[in-house]
Amino acid sequence: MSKILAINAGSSSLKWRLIEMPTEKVIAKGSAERIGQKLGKIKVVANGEKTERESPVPTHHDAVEMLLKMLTESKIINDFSEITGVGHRVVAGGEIFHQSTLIDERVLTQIESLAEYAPLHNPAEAEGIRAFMAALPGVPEVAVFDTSFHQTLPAVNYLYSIPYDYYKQFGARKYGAHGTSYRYVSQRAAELVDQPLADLKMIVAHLGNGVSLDAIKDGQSYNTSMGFTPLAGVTMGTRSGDIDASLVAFLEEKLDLSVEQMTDILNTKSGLLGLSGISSDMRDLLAKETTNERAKIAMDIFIDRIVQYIGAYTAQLNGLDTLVFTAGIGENEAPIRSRVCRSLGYLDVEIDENLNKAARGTEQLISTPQSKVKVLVVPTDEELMIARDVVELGKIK
Ligand SMILES: Nc1ncnc2c1ncn2[C@@H]1O[C@H](COP(=O)(O)OP(=O)(O)O)[C@@H](O)[C@H]1O
Ligand SMILES: CC(=O)OP(=O)(O)O
Ligand SMILES: [Mg+2]
Repeated sequence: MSKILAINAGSSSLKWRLIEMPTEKVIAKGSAERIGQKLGKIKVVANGEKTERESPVPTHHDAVEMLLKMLTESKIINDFSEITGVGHRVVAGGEIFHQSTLIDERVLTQIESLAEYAPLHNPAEAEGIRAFMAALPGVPEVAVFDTSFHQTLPAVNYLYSIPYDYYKQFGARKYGAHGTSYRYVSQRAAELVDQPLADLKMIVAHLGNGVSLDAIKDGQSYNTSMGFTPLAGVTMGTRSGDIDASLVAFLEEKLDLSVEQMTDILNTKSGLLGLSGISSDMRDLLAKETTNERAKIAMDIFIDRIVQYIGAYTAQLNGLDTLVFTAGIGENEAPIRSRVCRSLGYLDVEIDENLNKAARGTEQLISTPQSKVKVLVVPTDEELMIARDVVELGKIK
């Protein structure tokens, strides 16, 4: 038996799980949520006990420090030597990494060099890796890339309509993200509807702080809404999603901003936060939707962009069999799922509101028997996929 620690650094959270392998039994798990927001939350489930406390978590660095301290202090482990392998989610692998890889100093430097490919993620993830390498010297550490699952995108979907040389020279193309989540969720959804994944035309909506959609054809990623970086696609917690590229230069000039400043605004001050002026967190907006006009418009736009992508991907797939909701919002917020599905009547999508309300962080078919499309909630499990890759690459028994 071995103990694998899986670390999943998202843009607003750091989730972790200590998993016994090969049994895949969860020994302990936890998260730091709302990183960078005024009120953070720390959750831990260990030794049969669940604890939750509010505490600001200013940065991912702080979250990693807290985790390292807590693992031994709360007796989840007696000593770091008990951990046999550590896996880290890394969002961008660019043109360098096409699959999960064992980490050494060279790999870590390459992950750091991909900062521009995922500015909210790769730098924080690299920092986390460095902290764990220092705390657990000699333990195999594995990087699991979000972009790996999207290696199957056809050129028609990964190329931008810009001079072809820029792709050849600089790797300027779509890479997508959330691939580890899509890998798990698509397989699990196929099991739940009891059909081979390869036979299903499937769209997965990963609705977290980062939001993206994936069109899955022949069991593989066919198109995905994030782009060169996770800034593209639909409206997110703090990211704009798709906008006219000319607006970037226009606003830079009007506001006398550098390219870096403008990129930062699009990544960290836009999306639900920028539109509402209230919060990037869907829980806060749902609480204010009926009383605050800007919370309402932010949510209307959020829903609308998702509906647009589902329409576009249904066209590309030439039909739709299965629609799956996952991640923080997709797993927990019935009103959002309901609003998305109500806009899909033209596809004969019909959900059972009672089933929809019952699905809160649980696996659930939420469509009616009459619905032409099966609609499911499948909680994502990036950590399990990470742990499996650590065992395989670390040659851990
Ligand atoms: N019960 C819940 N737990 C966590 N997040 C939730 C919950 N309900 C709604 N959400 C929303 O999910 C989003 C965070 O999603 P998550 O997938 O954890 O983010 P990240 O992109 O950091 O991985 C936030 O907008 C939050 O409001
Ligand atoms: C790529 C991305 O946005 O990930 P997350 O949703 O975990 O922040
Ligand atoms: Mg996430």
